[in-house]
This record gives sequence, structure tokens and C-alpha cells, in this order.
Amino acid sequence: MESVVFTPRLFQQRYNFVVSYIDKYKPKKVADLGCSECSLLRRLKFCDCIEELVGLDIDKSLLMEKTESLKPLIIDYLEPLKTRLTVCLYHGSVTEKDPALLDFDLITCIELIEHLIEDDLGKLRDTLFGFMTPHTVIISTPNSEFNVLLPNLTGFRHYDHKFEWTKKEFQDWATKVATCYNYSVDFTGVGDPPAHAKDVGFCSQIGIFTRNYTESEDSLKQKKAFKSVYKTVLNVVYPSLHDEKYLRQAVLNKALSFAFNKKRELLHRLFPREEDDSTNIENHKKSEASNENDKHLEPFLQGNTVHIPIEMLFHIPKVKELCGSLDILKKMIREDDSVCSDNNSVLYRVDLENDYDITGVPCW
Ligand SMILES: C[S@@+](CC[C@H](N)C(=O)[O-])C[C@H]1O[C@@H](n2cnc3c(N)ncnc32)[C@H](O)[C@@H]1O
Ligand SMILES: [Mg+2]
Repeated sequence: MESVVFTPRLFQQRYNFVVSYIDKYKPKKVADLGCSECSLLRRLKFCDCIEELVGLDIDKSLLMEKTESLKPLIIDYLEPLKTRLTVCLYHGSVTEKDPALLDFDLITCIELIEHLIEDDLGKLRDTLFGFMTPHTVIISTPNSEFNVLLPNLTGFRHYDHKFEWTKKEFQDWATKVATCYNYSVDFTGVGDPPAHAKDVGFCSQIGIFTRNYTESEDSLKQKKAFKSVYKTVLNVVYPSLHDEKYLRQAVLNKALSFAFNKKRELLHRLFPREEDDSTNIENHKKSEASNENDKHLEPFLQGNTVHIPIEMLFHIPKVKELCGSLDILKKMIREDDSVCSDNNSVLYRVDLENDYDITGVPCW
């Protein structure tokens, strides 16, 4: 038989499906049940709208192995997120009720349900739709009708699967669940069948459940009083521009690296290395003359100090966007001990005779 090749690979198509859903509906609180090696969570970390991202799995060793990959990297500190983001991993079972998973906008179960014995599937149904009650649930599971197209497959697709359902079996189960817990459900899937076997349907079938009612504050409050049973494996808050410390750092990184380059450019212009002294002095004079007119927007040299006007730094689009007003930028610069400044300029003292500035860094 002609083998079926998925491009992108099937698991990636499942993740892409979730990411597209998130891009469209912008949920803020998202949880992935049976998150396994956290591959989906690592992708969801980059969805701007998500403020709280949670993974739950019963396999603690898998979670422990992957905690590092969900912690902020150096780049996350250098380029803080615009939104807040907290990432939590819990060790626990989808059959247990814990307030940590209440009040979510979206909960995904990607290739999870087929790993549960009948009794646990019943408990998941009750926990997910009767206790967690997120606004939306996305469940994916193998479509057993597709199996005839998978070469060399005997039995189930994975040794741990407890069942694999036809389209009708999944849709019957999902429709019953939806009716029972007051959700609506739509069906789709990923992994297109080949043209000659369209009837088998998608390789992975997907149900999207949407809650039909608004949860009352009272009901939520009662459930929040439940005892916690999940064990926290990871709880990290990503650096975000909502945090004054990271906002200040992001503004100063941008503004001061720009100021430093402007200082170098100015000194290059005024004192080209190949030039003789008389040209240097002429350049210097010209520069001082022109700067009288627009000192607030052009760097200039006065005595042995380079002035980089703060107003000029404020016109860097990113700096303007981040700090909003010139006064705030001035305050941030004034309060940073590592920067020498007066109220109008960032100042660099330079040792013109030796081509070095006072910090020992070559001037140009
Ligand atoms: C096939 S893997 C899921 C893969 C993952 N969702 C993905 O798409 O990359 C099934 C996962 O469900 C987890 N699991 C099985 N029973 C569970 C339960 N009762 N509670 C939580 N997780 C469970 C397993 O440990 C495993 O990591
Ligand atoms: Mg599976």
C-alpha cells in the first residue's frame, strides 16, 4: 500500500490546529491536560494573548525532565513580553478535581482520552465538564477508520491505547457529554485522507466543545474551596513590561545602546583618525556652532564631555512606545546609577588626548 506521509507531521498539525484556534479566539488562560513532554506548551508560550499557561500530567518524571525548557531564557529578560505570562506544571490526574484548573478559557486534551480506562474516562468527563467547566475544550483522538491506510499497523496505533474510536463512536460520546453538561460540540480533524479514500475522514479527529452558559460567581467560589490535590512541579512568572523593573530595563537597554553609538559616531566625525590636528579643531568648532541651534536633538561635544540629548533618545520609536513621555524617560535615566546625566542629556566624559573615555573604553 502507498504509505501516508503527513506534511507537516501529524502531531505538528494537531499543535497548529490549537495555535490557530488561540490566534483566532485569544483565550487568556489555557491548560493542556496530559501535556506529556510539554511540546504544545512550549509553542503556546509564544501566543501573545495567553497570560496563564498550565500543564497537567500523571507522569512526574516526564514533567520534571521538561521543566527547564519552560523557564524564561536570557532573551526573555532582554526582550520582556508585552503581556503577563505565568507558566505552571502540575503533577496529577485528570480524574481528580483541583481548584488550580478552574476558570480557564481553553483546556486541551490532545491524544489523551484513548489512554484512559473506561472508569477514568468517566471521571475525566465529570472533572473536565462538570468541575473545571472551561469556556472551550478541544479534544483530539485517533480516528480508527483511518488505520487501514497506515502501513504495517496491527492493533492500535500505540501500545498504551485502551481504545480507538470510529468517527461515529467519538461523535456519539462527545454529543452525549455535550448534552449532559450543557456544551455545544463541533467536529473536525487534522491529517487529511488521500483522495482515493476521502470517506475515512481525518487521521486525528477533533471535537471542539463550547460552554452554553455563564458560570456564576457563587458556583466558582464553592469549587475554589475544594482541597488542592495536584503537586506543583513548576511555577514561573515571565519577565513582562507590566513589571516596572523590566520596563525600565528594556527602555534603558534600547536608549543607552543608541546613545553609546551616537557618541562614537560623533567622535568619529569630529576626530577622524587619519586627519591632522587643524582639521580636528575645525570640525570641533563647526560642530559646536551648529549644535547651538538644535542642542535638544543632536549630540554635541562641550569641553571633554559628549552630550547625547535625552529628547533625541525619546524619539527612538521603541523607547517612545515603552515609556510614553519624555519626563518618564528623564526620570528613568536620572534614577539609574550607572548612567551619568544632567536633566537634558546623557553625558560621556572623554579623554581626547589618549583616545579613551573615562571608563577605559576606546572612544571610537
Ligand atoms: C500520548 S500522550 C499525550 C501527548 C501530548 N498531549 C501531545 O500531544 O504531545 C498521553 C499523555 O497522557 C498522560 N496521562 C495518561 N493518563 C493520565 C491521567 N489520568 N492524568 C493526566 N495525564 C495522563 C500520559 O502520561 C501521557 O503523557
Ligand atoms: Mg495516543
